[in-house]
Amino acid sequence: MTQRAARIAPSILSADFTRLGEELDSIAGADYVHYDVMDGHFVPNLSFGPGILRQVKCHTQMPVDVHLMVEDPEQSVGWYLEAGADIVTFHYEAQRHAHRLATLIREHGALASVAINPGTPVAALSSILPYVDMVLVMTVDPGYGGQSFIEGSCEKLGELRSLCSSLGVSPLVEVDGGIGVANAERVCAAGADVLVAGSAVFGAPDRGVAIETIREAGTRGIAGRA
Ligand SMILES: O=C(CO)[C@@H](O)[C@H](O)COP(=O)(O)O
Ligand SMILES: [Co+2]
Repeated sequence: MTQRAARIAPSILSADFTRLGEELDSIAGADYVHYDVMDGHFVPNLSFGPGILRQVKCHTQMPVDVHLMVEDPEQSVGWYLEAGADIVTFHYEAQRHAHRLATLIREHGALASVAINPGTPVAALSSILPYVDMVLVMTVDPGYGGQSFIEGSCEKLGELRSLCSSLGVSPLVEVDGGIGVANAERVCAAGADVLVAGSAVFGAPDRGVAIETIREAGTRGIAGRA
């Protein structure tokens, strides 16, 4: 049987924006580019919008995973789909019509993904799980890069696995916040498939080595799943 490898999604929130092209080149060994959109309302910070996404898409062949940390994602999701998002993640806490939103994302040919904050129980996802391709479990409160991983997140990943198997669905599971080589193996053992890493990749002297080291640790976790 072929071993399933953990997938790595460096968050360019931690990149040097004055050299974004070179920064994207430095993560060419990753699986996705993670693009954090922050509106100053859903989270207390502002980042970038669809204009920069269009430029990122022109520069890289890597699929772009757009993480919408915005109020009322129904209003702005079209901008990111038009700009070429490959995966669109909306927050369960921010939307009003999850099924309609996930369907719209899929109709545009992108993968639909739903995120939950650390304070939101996994059970909240039960009715939307059959309509999404990925679930993002936040392992920090969203808003900033460089925060510490919230212990207890692994338990939540276990609950998500049980809920998915009881519903007969198998979305990809992504974790985001404080992820690095120190915890990649255990989050993957608990159920994560895709690891977002901002400071652990962009803060490393060699991004290629950092990506490979985190991937190897995550892949060991996937192999060791109960
Ligand atoms: O969505 C977010 C933060 O809200 C993340 O994607 C961070 O940008 C990840 O950064 P690190 O915690 O890995 O430094
Ligand atoms: Co993110």
